[in-house]
Amino acid sequence: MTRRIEPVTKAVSAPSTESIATVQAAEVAASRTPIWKKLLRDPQAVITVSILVIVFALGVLTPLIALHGPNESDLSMVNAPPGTPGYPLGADESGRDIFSRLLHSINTAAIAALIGTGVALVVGIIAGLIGGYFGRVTRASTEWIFSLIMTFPGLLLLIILMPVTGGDYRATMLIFGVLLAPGIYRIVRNLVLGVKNELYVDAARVSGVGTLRILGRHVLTVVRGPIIIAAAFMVGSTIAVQSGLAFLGVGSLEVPSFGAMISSGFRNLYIAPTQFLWPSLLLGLITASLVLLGNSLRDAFEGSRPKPSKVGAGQHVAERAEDTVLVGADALLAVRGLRIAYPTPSGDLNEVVKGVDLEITRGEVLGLVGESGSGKSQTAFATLGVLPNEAVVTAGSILFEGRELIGLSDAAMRPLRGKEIAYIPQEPMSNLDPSYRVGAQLVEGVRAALPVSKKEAKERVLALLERCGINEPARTFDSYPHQISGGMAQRVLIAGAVASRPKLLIADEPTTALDVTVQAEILDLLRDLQTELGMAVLIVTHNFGVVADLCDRIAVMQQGRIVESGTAAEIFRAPEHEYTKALLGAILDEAAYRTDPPVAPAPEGAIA
Ligand SMILES: Nc1ncnc2c1ncn2[C@@H]1O[C@H](COP(=O)(O)OP(=O)(O)OP(=O)(O)O)[C@@H](O)[C@H]1O
Repeated sequence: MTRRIEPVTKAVSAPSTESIATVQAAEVAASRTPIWKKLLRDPQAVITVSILVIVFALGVLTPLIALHGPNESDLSMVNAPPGTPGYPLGADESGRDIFSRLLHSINTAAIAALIGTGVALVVGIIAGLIGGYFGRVTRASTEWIFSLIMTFPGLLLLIILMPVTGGDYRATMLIFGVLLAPGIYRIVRNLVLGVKNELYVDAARVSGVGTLRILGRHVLTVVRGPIIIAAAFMVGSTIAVQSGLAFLGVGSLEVPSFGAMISSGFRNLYIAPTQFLWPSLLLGLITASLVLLGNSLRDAFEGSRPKPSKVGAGQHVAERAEDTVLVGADALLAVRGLRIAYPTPSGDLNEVVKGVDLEITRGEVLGLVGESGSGKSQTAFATLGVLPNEAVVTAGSILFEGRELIGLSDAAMRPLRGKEIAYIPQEPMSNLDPSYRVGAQLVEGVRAALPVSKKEAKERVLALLERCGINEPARTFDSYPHQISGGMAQRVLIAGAVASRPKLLIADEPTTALDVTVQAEILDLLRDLQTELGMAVLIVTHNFGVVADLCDRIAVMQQGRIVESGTAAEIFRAPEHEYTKALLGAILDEAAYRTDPPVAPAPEGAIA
């Protein structure tokens, strides 16, 4: 196996997680395109925004442009045709200037939209945040109130309430806003429920951040996109409803609006058809622009996300590296050009594994070393076919005994997983079901992998537990997970993993959760089992100490890439990549210890 060193892309003076996190954050930030830039690139968004800006600007400029008042009537101009001097679009049945009334109708529509959508947003967002974030009683109460509101027959209610509103369209739109609020409430509540148990929200909570700040900063940012999209559609429907009510005659006849104009034009359809045309065209233009803008906003916020896929989920892979790269004849596992990405809230893909190449021959122990977040576990999970649903394998190939794992269905992957490829997790305790005895879980695993009877499986498990250093196998077999220590739990899982004599064992940080003495015993056990069974092992770790006397070869991973690989001796003796040197430099020097005398505790009340 030849040694490979990637060019040094970044000088690392010390393996600080902070510096790496900063670089990753910068990468994520770079991959996020601001929403306004995405909208600028979308012709549909540009055209619809331009139309809406022009139309509503005309509304604002009405006092300067309009030649007549909206209700100013001149009986000599009744049904005047378009082009009549002073009446560019003609006059209606009462001799009122249609152009001027159209301009004023734009303002009526804008005010109706502001009130209706504003009320819906304020009520819906506040109630959604409260209902989603706080306890069950609060949620049940808000749920009940909004379900009740949804049972009201909207339009009918607005007509019935006309005596209450006095026909003022602003009061009507206020009520309509409340009727629209459940839609916003449900969006916000569902998003808040999804986000409130995220670890970063917990972290903010335990670090003493107030509820209002958490809601404003962590939660509201998540719901922002869907709310903006919903608001665009809501503005359109508010304008349409206000016009509809005016068409039906609900509201003051004094107020110029598209609905009232369409109604008047409708009555005059056979005498002067253009009277009907102008308000219908403008109303259609505004509502269609709002709907199309809503669609563009949805695309910009949610992006056209590629379908999440993973090994064992039949995903499409853009490049097939095995077509171009030859795999060693004795390679048990060959990972080629593997790329894994996750969708970001802005809809882009954030690549976390960026073209990884790995090869493990039969019986070989490979250490995959790198700092937290470098993509080690993602590479291991892809091999096991257990990437999270949202993960996207954008390119690459994973060949196991020459068989492509990428694209395999879950059913096709199952016989390999646990039998040919076994796994030892980082946290043994969380991988054992607390409701079942240890023995029952191991027997189930053995019988899933091998065609043996329950009795044979139990005998095999007991022998394996003993082989894995458990003193009283029968007692451990009958124990529940909480009755055994972390070290024993890891031995139990190792016993389960090797029960089927796998060809490849993937151990993801197998000793991280254990104390130092137990760590050493577990590593000894892994080494012995590897020699005995002749299986290949992929050890994923951030600790060079772990791989020191266990691995034949080492691959060093940084920010999603393998930056250096070679035999263990080569890497330890002469690391060439800056990052490898930095990681090696971080191993605790056992010869170094503090020699300065302990400092006496400061007297009480003294300020340090
Ligand atoms: N479900 C997920 N959604 C988005 N990003 C994820 C997800 N899971 C992992 N990542 C990202 O993938 C990157 C690589 O994660 P991975 O778990 O492979 O790191 P690692 O090197 O194994 O580190 P650790 O030892 O801390 O797990 C990280 O930046 C992580 O934030």
